[in-house]
Amino acid sequence: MTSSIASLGASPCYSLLLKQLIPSQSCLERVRGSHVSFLHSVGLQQASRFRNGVFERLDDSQKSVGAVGCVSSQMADVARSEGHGRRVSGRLESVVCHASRASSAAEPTINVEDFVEIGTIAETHGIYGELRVRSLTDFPQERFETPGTRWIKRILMGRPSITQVELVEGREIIGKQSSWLVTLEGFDTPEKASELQGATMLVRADDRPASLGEEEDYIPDLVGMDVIIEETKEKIGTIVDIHNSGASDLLRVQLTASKRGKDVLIWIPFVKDIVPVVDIEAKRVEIRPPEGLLDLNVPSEGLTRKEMRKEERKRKAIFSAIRKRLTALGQAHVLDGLTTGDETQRQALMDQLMTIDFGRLQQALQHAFGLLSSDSVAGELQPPPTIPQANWADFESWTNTKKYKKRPANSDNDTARWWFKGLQLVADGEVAVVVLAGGQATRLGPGGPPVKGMLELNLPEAKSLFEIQAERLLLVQELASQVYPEAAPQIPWIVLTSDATDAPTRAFFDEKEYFGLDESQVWFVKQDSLPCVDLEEGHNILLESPWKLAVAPTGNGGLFSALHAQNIVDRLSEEGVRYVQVYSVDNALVRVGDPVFFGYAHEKEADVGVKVVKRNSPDEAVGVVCLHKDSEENPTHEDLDTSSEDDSESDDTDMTRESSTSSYYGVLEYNEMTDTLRTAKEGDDLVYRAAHICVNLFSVDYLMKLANPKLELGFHTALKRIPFMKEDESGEWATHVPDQPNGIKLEQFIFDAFKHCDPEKVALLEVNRNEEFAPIKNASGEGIPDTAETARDMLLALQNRLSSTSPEAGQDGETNSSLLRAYICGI
Ligand SMILES: CC(=O)N[C@H]1[C@@H](OP(=O)(O)O)O[C@H](CO)[C@@H](O)[C@@H]1O
Repeated sequence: MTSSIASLGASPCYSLLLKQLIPSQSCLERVRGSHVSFLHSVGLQQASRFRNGVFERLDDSQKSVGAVGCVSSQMADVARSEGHGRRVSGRLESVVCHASRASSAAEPTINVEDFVEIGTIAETHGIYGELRVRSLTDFPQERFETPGTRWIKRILMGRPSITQVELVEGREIIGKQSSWLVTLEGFDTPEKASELQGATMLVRADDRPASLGEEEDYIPDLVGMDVIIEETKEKIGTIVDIHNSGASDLLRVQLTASKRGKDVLIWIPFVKDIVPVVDIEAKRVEIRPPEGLLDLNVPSEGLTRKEMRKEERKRKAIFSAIRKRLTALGQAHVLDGLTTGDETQRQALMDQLMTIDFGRLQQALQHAFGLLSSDSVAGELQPPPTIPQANWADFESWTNTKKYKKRPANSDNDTARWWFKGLQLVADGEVAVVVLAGGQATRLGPGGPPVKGMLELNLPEAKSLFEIQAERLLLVQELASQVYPEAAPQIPWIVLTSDATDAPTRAFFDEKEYFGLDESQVWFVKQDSLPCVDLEEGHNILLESPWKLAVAPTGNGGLFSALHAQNIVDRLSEEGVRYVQVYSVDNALVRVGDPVFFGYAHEKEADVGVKVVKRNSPDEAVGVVCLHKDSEENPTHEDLDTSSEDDSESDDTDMTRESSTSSYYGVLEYNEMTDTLRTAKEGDDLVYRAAHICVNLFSVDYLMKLANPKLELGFHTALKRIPFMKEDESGEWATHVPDQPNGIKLEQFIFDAFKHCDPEKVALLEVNRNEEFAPIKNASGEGIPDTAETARDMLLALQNRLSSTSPEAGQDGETNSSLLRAYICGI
């Protein structure tokens, strides 16, 4: 049968419906001509259905229903003539339910529920006030030709009104769609009759034809009935409505929630073959559904068919825009994979293409190459003025909390004062922490974990970086609640992930049960990725495979757009957070949630905090913090301050700015520093010696300001070795594993955000590198710096140094010294 249907030219989605609805080949033969024309006429644009007396345009999901209705209606006629059909007498005489009561001052109160609709009045006909009526009843002769009382429902002055009329006579007009011409008493001119155009004709519900046949059921009886599978006697749903499209009926059935997990409505043709039993007494129908019928209109993976089609259309539109864009950008080669491979592979490529912002890629490339060509580091640069130092040496005395807690602001020990102020901020829930963990850890080489934070350090008790950091967070929370016993702070820990690290990171946290933290305090935020490009002119996007673009996270500066895009800054602000510490996951000694840092920044009323250590050699792979004097066009903190000014004043402001320079803090990244700057010395010391250790702080107010699109960070180029695949001349795809940098990752750098802050509001803090900076950048090896081994050694060395001082036992009202020591050691 399927092939006969296909030969009728119906689309596959209609074929299934037809197959289910047409009970026999002979029926099929008889409906062939008409259903094809219907299906064509439904097309994709102009489907309509007749319901409640009006033609409604069908949306996509309803078209299949329209087809069911139509085909079903023709099939039902045929089936009936063959003895297969069911009839629902009065099924269209649906109870008036648009208004619960209708009354007017002149009329007695009438209960609309006492009526059923029998037709709609379309227009006047001829000069004697005849009215054309479209039937909504199975008894048109009786209703429109037999003289007697009828009722008219209209909306008068915005309210439903029901009036009694007398039918004088009526006759059927045979046409494409039958209708009746009726004459009503008192409406004998076209003008008078036209008052009734659009009205509904009613009869009293109790005026039910006595002639209901054995096979005929009444709509109010059907609605609410249980729908049972004949074979299994399983209840699958309830009839909620009956739909008619002329001469046949469809039961609208709501499937039981437990069966489908959701409110799902399906259509069941009301024909004897499919609904063999109608038991009015027991309020149930039994059905024999053809295979697949119950799955029609059932959402798949949470989407209804309509939603799925809508999604599909949207995808197509987006995809065609992507294709145009890629062609315009000279990157159409990334679409080559669509002509090869299997459906899943091609789909994967389409899915990926839809997630990439190619406009942003273009901007990033322009910015990055603009930056390279402008001698960005040649402007006026200065090392920062004297930087305060954190001194934890006398931390043992901090355990005497009474001394500091009362008047911490008066303490002349700076670090202790900052510590206590910071603890107070922690206790008051005013701080949060971000770990930058979106990097791909490529420098660690193969064989490492997929995510740097999962890297285990070979300590007496093996611990991953994430675990060490989580423990510090727990410790600082505990220390805060010891000093402020009424507080039980939970510092939000925001884990910045990327496409490359998100899934393994989440799985790791799950597996480790969040290291004892409360799950709700860990917020995963995924940053964007951008495609990697080659070094040739034109910068072609590199392909990891024909169906996958090589992409890389947008660098640690991607934090800001990710935080804003995911409303994290608003959330922090709503929760009362004022300061956020941001650090790179690869530092084994990082003091997570460091109260000293928070207290210091708070005291300085800073918007940006930057921890630095002394750079130990010209070759150390660290960025250096500098003060820039800049007159370039990029907006700085001064633009920020003026951006809110009135337009009328902006011209003057711009003129003033033209001749002025502004200073701001920035970091000269190690791979962008000239040799002269890198090696410049002042006596024995390096001139640029404030090494950026990627432990920074931002006020939430400042993060809010960074949401200004004018302040979006620019992009830098990171040259990398990126394995790729390429189609050779013979059309074969070959893998290339370069031994030299062959590609560019486009990255934003977190410290570029310092630029928009008034230098007065930037708080630099020098810390001891042996205590706070043990970066893990490289795979371990003889004489290789910054490895898991060197970091482990630093942790153990710190622990040894501290264990030479004996811990004090905690006393009432004092901080437990072992906790403080553990926090400082990190293990
Ligand atoms: C963009 C950025 O933040 N780069 C940081 C960051 O560089 P890496 O490329 O991740 O090693 O960590 C360094 C310290 O470990 C820091 O000195 C440098 O400035």
